[in-house]
Amino acid sequence: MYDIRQWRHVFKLDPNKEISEEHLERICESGTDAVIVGGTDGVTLENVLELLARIRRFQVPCVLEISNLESVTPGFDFYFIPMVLNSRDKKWIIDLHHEAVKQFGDIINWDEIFMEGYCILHKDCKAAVLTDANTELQEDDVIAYALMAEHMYRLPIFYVEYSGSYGNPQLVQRVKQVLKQTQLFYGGGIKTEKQAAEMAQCADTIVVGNVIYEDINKALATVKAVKR
Ligand SMILES: CC(C)=CCC/C(C)=C/CC/C(C)=C/CC/C(C)=C/CC/C(C)=C/CC/C(C)=C/CC/C(C)=C/COP(=O)(O)OP(=O)(O)O
Ligand SMILES: O=P(O)(O)OC[C@@H](O)CO
Ligand SMILES: [Mg+2]
Repeated sequence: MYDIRQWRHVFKLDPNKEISEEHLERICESGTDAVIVGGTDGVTLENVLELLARIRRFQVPCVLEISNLESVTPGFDFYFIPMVLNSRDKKWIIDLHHEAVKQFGDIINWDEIFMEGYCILHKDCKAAVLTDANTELQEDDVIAYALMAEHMYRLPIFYVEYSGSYGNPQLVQRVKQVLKQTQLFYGGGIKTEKQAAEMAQCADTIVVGNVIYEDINKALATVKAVKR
């Protein structure tokens, strides 16, 4: 399914983590809508290429979520480009993007690119620390970022990120209520069917990451919870 607006469930695979052939096959054949390759640290051209080649044995759509310039790799179906709206450092909002477009501008297929407006809310997650995100936000701050994403920047995706910790479904629901065009992704701490079903009721698309490496059966159960 190559229309990202239809995606309800995606897995995020970290190129910096080991996954066996058996587990990778189960993830790719799980019925999930897509696999995103992405992580905060240790992402290299080598480990991204290797994971892409392994995922390409299956039919699932495959996205690279770009976390650094060194690991931009051809051959993905789509490229998701994070901009961290609540970063205190404009490097993570515009500067790296400017540098990347200077470097790749003439070969970018713009139809394959989707900008993600991230709002990172778990203060201890790696992405929050790296980007110096201001995670001390009230509900109205998050809603304001969502409205900016949709109406000022016209971003295709607004991503509520709690990586490593399960977030607040009421907050995600409120964000959903204000978004009309921009697709709402939720990711962070989903480990059970119940959590997957709950967040899938609030967001357009849920992202399941770390539990893949902790308990493959629990990870796979999140697909069923959403697709039921
Ligand atoms: C040659 C070729 C194929 C060209 C293609 C053209 C193309 C796509 C060019 C790129 C254009 C472009 C504008 C690129 C942007 C470059 C860039 C570096 C942008 C900055 C991205 C950014 C803000 C990164 C910060 C970190 C972040 C938000 C990462 C997202 C992933 C994330 C939150 C992971 C969760 O963390 P995790 O690692 O899982 O944490 P734990 O280990 O704690 O779980
Ligand atoms: O790894 P978890 O906590 O499942 O979060 C998923 C994703 O939002 C990370 O960017
Ligand atoms: Mg992770």
